[in-house]
Amino acid sequence: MSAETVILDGNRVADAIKESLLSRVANMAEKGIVPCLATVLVGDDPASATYVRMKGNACKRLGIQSIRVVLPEHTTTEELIAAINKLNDDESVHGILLQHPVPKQIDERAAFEAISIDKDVDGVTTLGFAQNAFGFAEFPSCTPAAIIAILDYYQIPVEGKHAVVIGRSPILGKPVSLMLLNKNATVTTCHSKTANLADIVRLGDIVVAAVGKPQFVQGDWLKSGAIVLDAGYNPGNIGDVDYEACEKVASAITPVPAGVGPVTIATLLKHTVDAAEKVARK
Ligand SMILES: Nc1nc2c(c(=O)[nH]1)N[C@@H](CN(C=O)c1ccc(C(=O)N[C@@H](CCC(=O)O)C(=O)O)cc1)CN2
Repeated sequence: MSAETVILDGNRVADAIKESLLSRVANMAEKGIVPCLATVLVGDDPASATYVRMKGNACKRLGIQSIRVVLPEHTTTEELIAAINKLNDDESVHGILLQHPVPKQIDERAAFEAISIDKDVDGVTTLGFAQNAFGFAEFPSCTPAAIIAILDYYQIPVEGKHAVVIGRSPILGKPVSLMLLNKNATVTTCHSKTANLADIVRLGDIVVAAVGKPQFVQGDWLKSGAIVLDAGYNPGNIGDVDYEACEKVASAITPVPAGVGPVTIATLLKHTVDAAEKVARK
């Protein structure tokens, strides 16, 4: 590790976010309101089951209620939408999270669209995405918002910087590209058809890896001193970045685990509390 490389500690950022929620949850409890997150898990993917369990446990530690809806692998789109509609109609539920990915037979987009905008704490609906694009989303997607929270926490300047985002998924690469653009970065979004990927990544002052391929980003793809944010969550807790090689070149880098992941969960809790407070104000 070069002496100057800052390890961007996601647990520290997550703890700060969760700490800020304690008094807000307590204030609502005095009024008899308990923020409530409903997670919906479809199928048998063990990693997804782990992430949903982690979200439920994080809620519990903060005094947020969580409802876990688990549907079988063979669930149809219609059955999933019916389950989501039930949660939309349940006044005790403030936020709904449909765990991605869902089994192949399901139209994931249609299921995401079924989530009521007031409860879309994961920023997955078209309206939520569009609000994020214009820079006024109440609930931007949690992993992109976590990446921005890490940059903010460590006071890393974004304005005027060249941010290279590798990946264009609807809940990660695209929204984080827009969020960086809204912070006045010059943004290049790369994807599977991008030519000369390494040359483009080398232009990045900030590099966001959101590609879903373990240890994909190589150290010699980076400009010296680049800020590297690894949003990968591959099996075995392996990120999208070759960490050992990249930390030698980067000026700051998120590890996996303990980087973007814990901040994603803290952000989800924050959005759930925001949604509950909004209902309480009505
Ligand atoms: N609807 C959504 N689905 C998915 C999202 C999402 O934001 N919304 N993101 C990913 C996975 N994910 C949350 O669901 C997620 C992955 C990893 C972590 C995390 O904290 N990982 C830990 C290590 C895990 C462990 O100890 O086993 C870490 O990085 O320190 C949080 C959230 C896919 N689906």
